[in-house]
Amino acid sequence: MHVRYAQAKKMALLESKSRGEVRIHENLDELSTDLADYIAELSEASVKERGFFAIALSGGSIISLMRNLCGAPYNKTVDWSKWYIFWADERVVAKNHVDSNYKLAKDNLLSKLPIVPSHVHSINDSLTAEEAANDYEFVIRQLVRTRVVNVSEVSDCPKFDLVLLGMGPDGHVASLFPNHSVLEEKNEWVTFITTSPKPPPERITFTLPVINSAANVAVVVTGGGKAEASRLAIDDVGPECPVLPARMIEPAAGKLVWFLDNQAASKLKGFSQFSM
Ligand SMILES: O=C(O)[C@H](O)[C@@H](O)[C@H](O)[C@H](O)COP(=O)(O)O
Repeated sequence: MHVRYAQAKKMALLESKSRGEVRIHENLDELSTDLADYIAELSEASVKERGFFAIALSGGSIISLMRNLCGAPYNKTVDWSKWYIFWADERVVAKNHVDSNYKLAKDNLLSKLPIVPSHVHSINDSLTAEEAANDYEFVIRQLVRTRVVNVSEVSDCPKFDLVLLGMGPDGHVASLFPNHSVLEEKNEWVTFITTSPKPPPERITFTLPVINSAANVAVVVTGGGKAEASRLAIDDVGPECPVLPARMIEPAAGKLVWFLDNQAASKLKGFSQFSM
């Protein structure tokens, strides 16, 4: 892996041909600053190119790490009216339930941004997991038809401008868990599971083909508890590497960027080459 430093942003960059760009930050504040910059830049480019910015969120700490978007300069410089919000995965619970990814994003992020309410595409919480997955796919299909969501040139899939993912210590991303049959789903855009190893058990999730058709995928990973999973997901670990969902993220025609803090990056091969 090639290592270089971006002093202005107080981070180190590792670049790997197959695993994308790895941005390592001194602390969570630096990571949040860089993440907001990155999202705002993608939003600007996407609105300029297509007139829309279709972004898929996840649950977990990623929402609070996006907090800088709520303040200056982004509150003035980002064209929020062109944002369309989706979820890469969602727990099948009521929207006002404490476990809802929608509620997490709404309370901590979306309610503080001037996003058009009809542009926020949360799942229908009155349906079963299977119905909710089908319904969500239908909604996305309508928006692909009108090109609010772009279409992939390399697959029969939507091409989200940005899919934002967290990663669990087991290497799961969205609701794609290790050793789960959900990883085999190749036909659906959105699928469901009722046996999530992490509660709650019922979830809907983008499938791997959809995530890998995105124009940009960012995986945000923090904390020492994820150092080993980060190593397995990013480093060249050879044939003995266990099947890790995060390692299966390989955008076919898009760009993959990892946002790590020092602790999550501590076991990466390139990490020892610099100290921040
Ligand atoms: O649905 C879920 O259970 C969570 O959304 C989960 O997938 C989360 O994104 C990762 O576990 C990373 O979470 P943290 O960044 O909070 O560790």
